[in-house]
Amino acid sequence: MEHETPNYGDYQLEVYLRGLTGVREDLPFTFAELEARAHATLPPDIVSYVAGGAGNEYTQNANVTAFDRWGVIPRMLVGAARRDLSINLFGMALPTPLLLAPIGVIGLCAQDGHGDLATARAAATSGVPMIASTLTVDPLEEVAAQFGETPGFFQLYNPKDRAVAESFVSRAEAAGFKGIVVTLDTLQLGWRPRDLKLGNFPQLKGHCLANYFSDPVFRTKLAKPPEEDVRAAALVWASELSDPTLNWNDLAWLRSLTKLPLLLKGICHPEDAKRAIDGGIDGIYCSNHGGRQANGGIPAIDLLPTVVEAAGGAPVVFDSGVRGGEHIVKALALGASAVAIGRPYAYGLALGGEDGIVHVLRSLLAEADLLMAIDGYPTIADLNPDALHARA
Ligand SMILES: Cc1cc2nc3c(=O)[nH]c(=O)nc-3n(C[C@H](O)[C@H](O)[C@H](O)COP(=O)(O)O)c2cc1C
Ligand SMILES: CCCCCCC(=O)C(=O)O
Repeated sequence: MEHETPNYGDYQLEVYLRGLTGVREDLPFTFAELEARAHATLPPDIVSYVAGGAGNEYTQNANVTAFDRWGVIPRMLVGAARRDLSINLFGMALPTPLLLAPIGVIGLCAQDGHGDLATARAAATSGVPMIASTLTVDPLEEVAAQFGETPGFFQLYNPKDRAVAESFVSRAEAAGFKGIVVTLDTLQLGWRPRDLKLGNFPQLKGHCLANYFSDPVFRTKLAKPPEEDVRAAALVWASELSDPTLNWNDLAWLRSLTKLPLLLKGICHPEDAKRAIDGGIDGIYCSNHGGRQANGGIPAIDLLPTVVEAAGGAPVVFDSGVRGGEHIVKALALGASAVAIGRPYAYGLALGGEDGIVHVLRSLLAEADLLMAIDGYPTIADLNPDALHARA
């Protein structure tokens, strides 16, 4: 069988031979080191914003440790010398099962403040699609212009004014985004003690909301343009960003926003997944927002299998707690069609800009690929719940 994708595990040899291959020596190989070094590099308010979760961060931490309940069962002599990590998502051939989760104002993790553009360039280099947040620092058109051949997705926070939502989606379509993700778990901001302690939420300063402020329909709501009164514009943004009354009766309207593949993010209950698919939504994004929104919840990975079953074959993207290659393999085995990476790439950006993100992605893919090689699961189709052993 011809395999078109490379063995991502080959990054291991490139790293060992870094004197010859030019791989950067200053970038870490574990999430623990990545996080510690990024926290030492970033300003305290950005650390608090990126690292923080809701409440005492029980759910945020459990998202990660819940993966330990599962072990990949090794199979021998199955012929796993070559692996194929490619997937097809909504008719798009992608070289890997990874996506870059939407991270609002991730631009601020880059030294020049334009980390959205660096992320989009990393997406182009690695073939891993970026899901650009509504809250990119740079206008979505400038972000999309960096994607090259890699498709991009646009994530919508549904504003109170439907005309603003329609404006964002039509701008995203015109800019060439290939799918729309509507986030449902953030109709209101969660209780985030780290940010509360610092009295800090970066968006409220307004200087990082250029995408929002570039929207022609949003601008009609402002007494003065943001260039003249950024603080007042940020307060209008805060009161308009999200419509907390959004409900299932609005599903038909959400569907009418676009003919592009449409996903709902934040779905963790099988009945919600079924209702969405029955209502014409194309895909489910199973996530608890990395534990940033509701504390005390169940780890997202524990809810993935029933969501996949209820989705009835529609694609299910998963995120929350993915920190290593083993987590990617386990999420795929539990039925995810694609796995999105959140905080790890924000930290890669902080440490190494575009190179840092590419390094994080290549490391995660190498670890996943080598696990599939060593444990005898050469393709994603080979990964299913039978590949996993659940500890009691
Ligand atoms: C700093 C930060 C900002 C985020 N901003 C958004 C956003 O704008 N839109 C969105 O849908 N999700 C947002 N998320 C949630 C991520 O898309 C994703 O669900 C989460 O990061 C996954 O958890 P993990 O980072 O612990 O793996 C954000 C997450 C972080 C860490
Ligand atoms: C009212 C919603 C603000 C969300 C800001 C970005 C985000 O999603 C986050 O987790 O932070």
